[in-house]
Amino acid sequence: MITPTLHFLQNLQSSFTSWVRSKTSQEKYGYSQVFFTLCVIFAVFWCAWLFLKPKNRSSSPLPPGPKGLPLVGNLLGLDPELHTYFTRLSQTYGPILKLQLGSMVGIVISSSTLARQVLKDHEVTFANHDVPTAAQIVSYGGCDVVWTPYGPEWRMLRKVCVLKMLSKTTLDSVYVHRRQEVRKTVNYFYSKVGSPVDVGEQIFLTTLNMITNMIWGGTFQGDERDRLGSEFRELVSKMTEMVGKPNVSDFFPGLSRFDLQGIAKQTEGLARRLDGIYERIIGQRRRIEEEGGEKSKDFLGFLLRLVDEQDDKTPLTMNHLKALLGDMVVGGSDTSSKTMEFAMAEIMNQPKVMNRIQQELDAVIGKHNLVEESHIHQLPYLQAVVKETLRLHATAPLLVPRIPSETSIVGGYTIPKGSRIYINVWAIHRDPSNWEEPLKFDPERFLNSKWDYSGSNFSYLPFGFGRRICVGIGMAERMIINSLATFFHCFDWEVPPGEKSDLSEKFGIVLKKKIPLVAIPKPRLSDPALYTQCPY
Ligand code: HEM
Repeated sequence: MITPTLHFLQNLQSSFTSWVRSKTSQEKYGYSQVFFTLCVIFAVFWCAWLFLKPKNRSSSPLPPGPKGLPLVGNLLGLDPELHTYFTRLSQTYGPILKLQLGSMVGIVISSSTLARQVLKDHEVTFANHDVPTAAQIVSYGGCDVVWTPYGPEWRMLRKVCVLKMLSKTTLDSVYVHRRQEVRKTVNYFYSKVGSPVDVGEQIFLTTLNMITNMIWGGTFQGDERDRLGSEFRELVSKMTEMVGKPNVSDFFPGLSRFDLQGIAKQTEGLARRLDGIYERIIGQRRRIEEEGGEKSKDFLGFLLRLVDEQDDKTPLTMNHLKALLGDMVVGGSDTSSKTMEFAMAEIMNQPKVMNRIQQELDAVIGKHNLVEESHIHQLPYLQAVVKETLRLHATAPLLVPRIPSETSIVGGYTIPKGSRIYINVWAIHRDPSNWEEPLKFDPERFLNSKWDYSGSNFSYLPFGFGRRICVGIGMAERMIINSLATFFHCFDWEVPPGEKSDLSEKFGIVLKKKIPLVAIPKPRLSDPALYTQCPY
C-alpha cells in the first residue's frame, strides 16, 4: 500500500520541479515551501487513511437499499409491520438489502438461497444473536441461552437444555403438568359451552401455566400458587413488551447510557420483581427439601441439583439458572400460544380441515377417551396442520436477528461486522418460487413429505437453523399438538354469529393475530364426565 503512495509523490514532485524551473528564485523559494508543506499534509492524511480505514479487503459493495436521512438513516420511514414492510422493500431492492437504522446497519435477507449462505455457509460468523438492551437486563446480563454469544459458556447452557432439561426423558417426566393444564382448560371451555370465549387468552394462560408448572411444579399450593401465577404472568407480559419496544439505545448504542425512553430503568424494576419471585420459589423449594420432602422432578429441581453439584464441565451459577428459567417462559409461552391461536383460526376457517382433524382423532382415540401425548405420533394430519400454520404465519417472522462477528460477503455484497441481520422467514415461507399457491392454507403439502423442523430445507425455517436453532422444538410440539388435539377432540368450534374468523397479523418478535380469536365451543364427546376430569 505504501509503495504506490511513494511513486505517486515522486511523480508529483518531478512535474512540480520542472514547472518551478521556469520561475524566479524568490518565487521558487516560496513555491517550494508551500509544496513541501502540502506534500507532508497529503502524505500524512493518505497514510493515515490507508492504515485506519476499516479492513474491508473485498471490493464488494454494500447491498442496495432505500436512501435515508442524515443521522437517523431509514428509521423514520420504518413501517411498524416490519415483516410486510421488509417484504415490499425486497420487491424493489432484491433479496438482500440494506437499511441505515440510526448508527446501526440493518441487512434484510428474503430468499432461501441467501438464508442458506448466512445460516449455513457462514454459520459461525453469524452465530450470535443481536441483544436488545432490555433483553440484556431481563437475562441477568445476557447469561441465558438466547443471548449468550456463541462460545464455551453458550455451549454449556445449550447442553444443559438440549441433553438434560428438554430431553425426551425429562419432558416425559413433567407430562403430568402439561396434561393437567390442558384438561383444566377443557373444563373451563365446557363451562362456557354455547357462549363466545376469548380462545387466544385461554390458550396463552394454558401455555404459561404448563410452562410454569413444568418449572416449579407443586412448590406452592392454593391461593399462594394463584397469586404467584398471576404476578408472574403480569411480569412476563410487561417484560416481553419492553424487549419488543423500539429503543433509541438499540439504534444509537452510543446513547444507551442516557436511556432516553426510560426503557432500561423500567425493565430493571421488572427484573428485580421477577428475581424476587425466583428467590421466593427457590427458598421454598430448599425448605421443602430440608424438611425431607421428595426431590422434585421439575426443571427447577433439576437445575438446582446442577448448581449444587458444581461439576467442572457444567459450572452453572444461580444467575444462569434464573436466566434459563426466563428463557423457557419467555421463549416458550408467546411463541407456542400464538401458533395455536393461528392454527385454530385457520382450522375454523376451513370446515373441511376441521372435519378431517376430528376424523383422525376419532379413529385414534375414539369418543370415549381423552387425548394423551402418546397419541401425537399417530396424528399425521394434525401435525401437517401445525407445520402449515408455522409456514403461513411464521411465529418468529424475522427469526431472532443475528449479528456477524466478522465482515463477510453474502450474495456478492459486503455485510459489515456488527450489522443487524433480519432473515425474513415470513417472506421466504410465502415465496412463490418455493411454494405452490403460497397464500393458500393447505396442510396437504406437508403430508407424506420430507419437511421437518431441522431447517435443512432453507425454504422452511420456522425454528431457525444450525447451532442456534430453537432449543424448545420438542417441548413446543408436545404442547401445541396435544392442546389442539384435545380442543378439537372435545369440541366443535364456531365463530359467533355474524362474525368471521379473521386471520390478519400484527408484527412483533412473535407474530400475533391482529384481532384475538373468539369462538363458541360445542361438546362432541359421548360422556359429560370426560369434561370434568380436572377441576379448573
Ligand atoms: C412455536 C413455538 C416456537 C417457535 C416458532 C420458536 C422459534 C424460535 C426461533 C426462530 C429461534 C431462533 C433460532 C435462530 O436464531 O436460528 C428460537 C430460539 C430459541 N427458542 Fe424457540 N421457538 C418456539 C418455542 C420455544 C419453546 C417452547 C422454548 C422453551 C423451551 C424455546 C426456547 C428457545 C431458546 C432458549 C432459544 C435460543 C436458542 C439459542 O440461541 O441457542 N422456544 N426459537
